[in-house]
Amino acid sequence: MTDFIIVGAGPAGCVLANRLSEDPANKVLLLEAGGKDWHPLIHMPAGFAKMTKGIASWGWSTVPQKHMNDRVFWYTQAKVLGGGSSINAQIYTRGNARDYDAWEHEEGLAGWGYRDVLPYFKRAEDNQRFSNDYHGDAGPLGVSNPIAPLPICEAYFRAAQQLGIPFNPDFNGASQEGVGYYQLTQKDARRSSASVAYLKPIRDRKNLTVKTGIMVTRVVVENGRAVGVEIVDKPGSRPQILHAEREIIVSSGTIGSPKLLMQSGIGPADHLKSVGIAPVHDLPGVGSNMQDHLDLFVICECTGDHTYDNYAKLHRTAWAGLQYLLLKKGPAASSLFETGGFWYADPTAASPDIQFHLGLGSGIEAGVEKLNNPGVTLNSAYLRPRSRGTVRLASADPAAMPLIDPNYWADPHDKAMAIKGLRLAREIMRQQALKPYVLREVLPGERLDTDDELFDYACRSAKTDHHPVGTCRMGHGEDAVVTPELKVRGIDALRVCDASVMPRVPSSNTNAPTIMVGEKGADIILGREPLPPAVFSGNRAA
Ligand SMILES: Cc1cc2nc3c(=O)[nH]c(=O)nc-3n(C[C@H](O)[C@H](O)[C@H](O)COP(=O)(O)OP(=O)(O)OC[C@H]3O[C@@H](n4cnc5c(N)ncnc54)[C@H](O)[C@@H]3O)c2cc1C
Repeated sequence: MTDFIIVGAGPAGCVLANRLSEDPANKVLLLEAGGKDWHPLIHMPAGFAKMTKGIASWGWSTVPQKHMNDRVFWYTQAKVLGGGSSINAQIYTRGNARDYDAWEHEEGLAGWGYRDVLPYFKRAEDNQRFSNDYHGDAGPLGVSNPIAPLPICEAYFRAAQQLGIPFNPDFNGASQEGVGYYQLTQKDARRSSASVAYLKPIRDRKNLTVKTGIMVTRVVVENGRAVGVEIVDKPGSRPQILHAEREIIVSSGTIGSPKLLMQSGIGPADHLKSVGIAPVHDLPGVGSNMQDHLDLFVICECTGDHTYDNYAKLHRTAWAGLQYLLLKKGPAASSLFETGGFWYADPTAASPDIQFHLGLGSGIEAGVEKLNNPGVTLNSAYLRPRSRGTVRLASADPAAMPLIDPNYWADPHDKAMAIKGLRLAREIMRQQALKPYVLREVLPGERLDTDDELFDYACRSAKTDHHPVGTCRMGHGEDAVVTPELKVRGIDALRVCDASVMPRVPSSNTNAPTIMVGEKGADIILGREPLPPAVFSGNRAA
């Protein structure tokens, strides 16, 4: 009999599958709706450029965004072994220490403060450069510096410094602010997804079964206890029930987890009835509190061949492929967004509230107008949005696309800060240090300058940064979905463990924070003592 069923093999699901099956006495079943991560573009860093266009994803989009001229946003979410960690841009950031201290002190989540979670970030990490108070080098997850940066990246650093933004060699160290190279979830020039890092090395464990192509359609609850899951292995085939002796753990992501709970009758009762689902447990917070980062961008035409755009030409693609296969170097070893930084839209903010991603091409993700020369992109995202959105069901049919509403810019503060961030990105690109590389601004374009013009531009072109969190919020009170121990409130033997439990989005990308949640969640589920809180060398008694 299976002890634990984990639904969803994203970063959190993979970590849990590994950690829970470390003890051979625990029988673990990991179920993933998507396929295996066989596609070569998943493993080659530059393959990311193709990922947001549909490989290994659900093909979802948002509902019209009513505070952004009713625009419908394409909303890539992974459907593959490794989840988002198999298709993301591989940027390894954790956010600011203050983010987790706010979880602890403002959300009341004892045990989730920075000093409590740092040991779990370190336990996950196999850092190829750092081994210190902030970084581990003995974990499963490969974390490395970029292999193929270009001279324009260094010019970007100097440009930022000309504006007073310092260089920072490690955004995950003592200080987050400044510009620099990101570290990446890569090892030996290959993506270190959660599947590669956490599942591949243990594929011979007899007590772990990993099944792909299995869509879980419902958690089965009997007398207030989760006893199993209903699955469909082929569209149209008859559902089967799989039972678990100890627990069901939902790790289906910020969209997938509330969707599955609601399909199971766990969620806001009125909404469930409105789509024809009989409520099993009225839990109003399920699917609420959705937060996401929104990217606005500046695209410039370069003075010459300074980025990777020309590698879209067939003969250069072939050469890049060869270089990668033979030498593990060159453009194909670049994840294209390897440079960036953190700074302030609100100069009085306690920690950076804007994140930059420098893209070594024009419209790597979106497909922008053809330029004569290669282009370069600087994204900026406001990091602590006040707007809150929802995930709801469109119908009782598990195959139906959910209603995803990030509700971008419902709070005008987010819009004001985002436009300030866009102006800052634009300023960086205009600095002297970038003049040898940058010919002209293409987007938004010099002629657009008022806040209204930039708002219209943003409504036309902004995109998700792919960082949704919060829809199964961990916390206290009526609206919380899970307790600080990740237990679904009101149902026994059921937990949620993934990005959806984060009460507030960290001020960064969200893969490393999700892996941390998986690592800490595993100890909680197994009833182990938490790792001792971090003590920094400087604070240690002599
Ligand atoms: C295109 C893209 C780029 C990104 N770039 C970065 C980046 O560079 N750096 C970074 O830190 N973060 C990045 N992120 C965000 C990061 O990858 C996510 O925060 C992270 O993957 C969230 O992990 P998760 O475990 O919560 O869920 P997910 O990664 O969404 O995984 C959930 C898994 O559950 C499966 N599932 C869902 N429902 C069911 C069901 N009913 N039955 C069975 N299986 C189910 C899904 O198929 C999926 O594989 C990016 C995300 C995307 C999509």
